[in-house]
Amino acid sequence: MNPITPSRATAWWICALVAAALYGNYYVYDSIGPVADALQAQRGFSDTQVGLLNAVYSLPNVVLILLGGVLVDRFGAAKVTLGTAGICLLGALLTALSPNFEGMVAGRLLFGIGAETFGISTLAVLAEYFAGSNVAFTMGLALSLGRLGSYSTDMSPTWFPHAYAQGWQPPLLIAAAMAAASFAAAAAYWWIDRRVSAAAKHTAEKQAQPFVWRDLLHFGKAYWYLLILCVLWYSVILAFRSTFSIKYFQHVHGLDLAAAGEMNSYVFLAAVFATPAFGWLCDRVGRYAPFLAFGAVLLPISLAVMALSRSGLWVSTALIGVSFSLVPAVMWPLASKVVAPNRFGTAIGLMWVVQNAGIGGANLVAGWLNTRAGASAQNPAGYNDMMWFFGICSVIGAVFALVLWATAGRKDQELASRA
Ligand SMILES: C[C@H](NC(=O)[C@@H](N)CCCCN)C(=O)O
Repeated sequence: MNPITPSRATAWWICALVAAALYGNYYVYDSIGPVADALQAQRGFSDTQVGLLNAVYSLPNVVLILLGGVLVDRFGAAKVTLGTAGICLLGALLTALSPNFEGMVAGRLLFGIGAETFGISTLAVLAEYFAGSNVAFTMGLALSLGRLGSYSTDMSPTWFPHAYAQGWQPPLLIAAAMAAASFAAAAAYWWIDRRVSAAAKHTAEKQAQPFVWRDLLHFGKAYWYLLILCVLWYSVILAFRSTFSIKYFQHVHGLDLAAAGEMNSYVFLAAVFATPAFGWLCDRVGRYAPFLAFGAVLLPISLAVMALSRSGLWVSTALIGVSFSLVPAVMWPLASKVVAPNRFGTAIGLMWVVQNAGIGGANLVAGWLNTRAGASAQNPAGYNDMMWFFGICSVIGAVFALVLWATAGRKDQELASRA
């Protein structure tokens, strides 16, 4: 990844195309949840089988995503974005058209292999085109379209009732159509990027970079603090919000399923608007680490409010909403500032290897703690151990965010890196 300087209009076109590609990609990522019930009723899938359709997304990436990051540095973001968008499309088609469970698993596996590397390459595109300014704003914008994709999947039963009335397959064909749109946006970006590279005679600079194994772990301290925060923060937020929060709201706070789901979805909806706004703010003031630390500290506070107060669900949801918008809006632009441009892909790949393992591990630990304590509507106190576990992880993550701020994110350091 090398910073490049096309016209502003071209750079904004690239940003729009990358954001559109992410919308389709995140739509497909979340597309199993709304058809889970239909898959069980119509195809006889068990809970474990449905769970596996999502688990196979993460499992290979505990190893493969590092290779993906290296590929981005070696071959450039444009080729990798196009190639992985193609793999995601094949995966989405295989999932929707497979006559049997094994075929669907293969489809989700293929999608997972493509999607995480696609995520890295889209961040690399924006770091490349907006290195001088607006990097946090454009990454925030692209992520906000991604969150809108996730929100759209949750709303798809309301938006496409006829498709859902016909069974499990039409909704997955809609997801495949989203993957096709994502591929088309990636292809348009690749085509523009080729013209930009040719015009700017950057071809030689963007040719394959040799990969040196011994450089793999050679990053500064700031990068490692960021990696630890990434693992702990995403493990808590994704394991809690995507797996256990709805059940927790029902059993501990007495909400019904619809109200619990709605409460959960506000966090994603808030992120659609707040993520680019926070990114814009960071770019304007030229400060990143203090915002990151603030967002990271809000997570344990919101968990404490949620666990300790029976009536504070709105307050804790709002605090998590701010954290969920602020931390990603700052983390990825900051990563692009603390590592060399030609090692950005490898750096994010390494972060996501540990992140994928952390998210998987946090899901297992939280599930085990709930089972061990017999957590249920009749025994809401059984969720206490899980909340302690998430609370401790989020406090450690916040401590590393504060250490990052204190050691590498002071005003003079950040303003110097801006110049
Ligand atoms: C940019 C960041 N993405 C990740 O951390 C991915 N490893 C996992 C994304 C899963 C949903 N597609 C984010 O989305 O904040």
